[in-house]
Amino acid sequence: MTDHSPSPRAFSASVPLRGKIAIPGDKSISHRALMLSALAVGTSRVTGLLEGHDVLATAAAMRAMGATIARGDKGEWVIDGVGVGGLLQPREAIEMGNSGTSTRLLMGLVASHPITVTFTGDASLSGRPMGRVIDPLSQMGADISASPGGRLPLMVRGLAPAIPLAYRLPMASAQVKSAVLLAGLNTPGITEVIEPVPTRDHSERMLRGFGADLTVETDTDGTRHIRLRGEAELVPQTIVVPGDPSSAAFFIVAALLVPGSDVLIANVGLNPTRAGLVDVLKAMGGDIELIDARDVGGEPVADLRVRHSHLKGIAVDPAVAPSMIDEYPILFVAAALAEGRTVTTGLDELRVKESDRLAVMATGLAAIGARVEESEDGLIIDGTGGDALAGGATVAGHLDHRICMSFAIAGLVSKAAVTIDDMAPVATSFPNFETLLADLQR
Ligand SMILES: O=C(O)C1=C[C@@H](OP(=O)(O)O)[C@@H](O)[C@H](O)C1
Ligand SMILES: C=C(OP(=O)(O)O)C(=O)O
Repeated sequence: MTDHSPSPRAFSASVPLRGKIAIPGDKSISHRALMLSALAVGTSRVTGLLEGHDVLATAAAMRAMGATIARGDKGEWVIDGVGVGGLLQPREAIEMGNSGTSTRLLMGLVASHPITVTFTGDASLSGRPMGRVIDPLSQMGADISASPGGRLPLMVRGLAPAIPLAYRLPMASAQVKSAVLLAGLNTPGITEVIEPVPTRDHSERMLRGFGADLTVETDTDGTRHIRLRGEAELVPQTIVVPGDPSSAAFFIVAALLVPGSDVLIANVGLNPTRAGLVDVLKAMGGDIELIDARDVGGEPVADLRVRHSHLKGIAVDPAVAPSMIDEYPILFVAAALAEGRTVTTGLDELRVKESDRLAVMATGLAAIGARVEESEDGLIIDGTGGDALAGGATVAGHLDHRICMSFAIAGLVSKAAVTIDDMAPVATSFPNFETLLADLQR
């Protein structure tokens, strides 16, 4: 979020949530659809694109580097690509707003093109570590000068041809994996990412869909070797973007927590590398039914029927973390109303998102009466067993959409209203969040 006047909002005890809603497009897939379409030779078409600020920042960046991107009246996006190797020198710095995915993936693209790009961002993004992509991209030959601590603003001077790399991911990050693979598109030879812990695989799926020569080999211990042959030629595609499970998460938990609720959430992406929350909530006793499981644009999708449930606390296996990494803030809200103790571990990555999501959730939950303890890499929460939280506090959203939406849902199950100091960040990933909530309260 760039400079804006804050939009505080209060959320209070809700009537039962009922009815059917459709979730907007997946943010991760939307970013990749725009980037790969902009690199194909010819015209691609994308429907269901998430029209949130983060994705619009990606669209603006690809335009600044030469792609033609237009939205048709029926919500179909039409993209004329420049071809791999064809990105143009943008005239000015590229403003990435709040979006870590845009920044890190685009740094990868620029790294192997003969252009120099300065990336800027809002206060939240400017505090996030970029060293994790600077390291491999520098090894491929890009010259990157960053602000202290490897932060934005930073400048990437690409090298073409770049040097192919075999890179073992030091942390479970789909953004780092994707940055290296995208740099590999315009790099002659094989670029390899070695992934000890699987993360979301939308880049791999979509690169293959666009005709790239990409293979995945899995060792007996589960380590994945992703190999991409450059220089790639991408063929334009027609893409249907499924609904975002990370957005659906807020309404799944809301329906489980608000007594009397019975909600149908249509078109939810359930790629196994993203579906961890549904499994964890089911293990806690959540009544979540998958209806009409199908395939949309190469991604598994289903409608979810979710009914109010008595949740029980559990110890969440840290191995599932990458498959629900953005869903922990709302899981913590579910845990605050479950019966007994929920223990989460292995969540160091949550400290480097739009905010330090462990610290911010612990502080906010305590302020509205939850019993929560912060450890180095997780939260320990003793739930109410279904009773409403006290509420009655103002919580800081810290320019973090997921924090804002999590506390909005907490407000629905609190005795006194929960006020979020600024809901504006929600527009980065879920512009119609409040409209859909109102639809379910009618
Ligand atoms: O690749 C992606 O689209 C994303 C990867 C994840 O980040 P990390 O790679 O930092 O884990 C996730 O938190 C983010 O919302 C989107
Ligand atoms: C971490 C997130 O996004 P990004 O890294 O793209 O800012 C998120 O959406 O929760």
